[in-house]
Amino acid sequence: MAQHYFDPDPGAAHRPATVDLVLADLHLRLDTDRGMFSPDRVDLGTRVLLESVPAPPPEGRLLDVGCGYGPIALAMAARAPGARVVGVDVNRRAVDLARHNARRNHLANVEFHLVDAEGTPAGGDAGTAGTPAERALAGPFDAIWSNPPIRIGKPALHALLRTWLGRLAPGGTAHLVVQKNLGADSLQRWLQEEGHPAERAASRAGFRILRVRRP
Ligand SMILES: C[S@@+](CC[C@H](N)C(=O)[O-])C[C@H]1O[C@@H](n2cnc3c(N)ncnc32)[C@H](O)[C@@H]1O
Repeated sequence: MAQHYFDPDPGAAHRPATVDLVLADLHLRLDTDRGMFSPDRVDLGTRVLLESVPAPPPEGRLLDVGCGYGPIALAMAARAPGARVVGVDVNRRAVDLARHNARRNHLANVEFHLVDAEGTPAGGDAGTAGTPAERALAGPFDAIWSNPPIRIGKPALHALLRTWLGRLAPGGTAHLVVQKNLGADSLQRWLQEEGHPAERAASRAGFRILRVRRP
């Protein structure tokens, strides 16, 4: 059966690697593995996002949807040491590595959670009401940064965005990076139709950065 980077339990044989995320203001070393998104280098779209977004609210509650091995959430945590950052993903191997990468880079203001497609805790936290994981995931979030999983298909992507954009705090802002030829403009139109005011904040190297503000 074909393996996808968004499988909950990737069966791919392990191939540990280390990648560097080097930006003007930070340098993180990140361990990766097969069975997750972009394990051989930090994805170009992720770089474009991190080079384009304004600084996160310094003491905010921040979210990375589809965190993979953690580059976006960890960059948020490094840029806003007073903030509390949450990263979520459906891929167990990726979430385990994101937790490891937080320790590796001495970032204590970030936590990673395995979730299901409905945005509720999965794995060890599943089905337990009122857990710290449930509280962490409930938001509301002052900022969301995401390189969302376009390849899961439109219905699943729309459900994911409805769930997590619904947890944006009043006045909060989301920045999403989407490849132009993977439907960035039609996603922007869909967001507007859904009542999420979305604008193009940047466009570079074939990627759009969509900004959604919650009034
Ligand atoms: C394009 S990748 C980005 C990964 C990482 N943020 C990065 O920049 O390298 C999208 C991620 O979304 C995850 N994903 C897929 N469906 C999801 C869902 N319903 N909820 C949360 N994450 C999901 C995938 O497992 C994958 O790690």
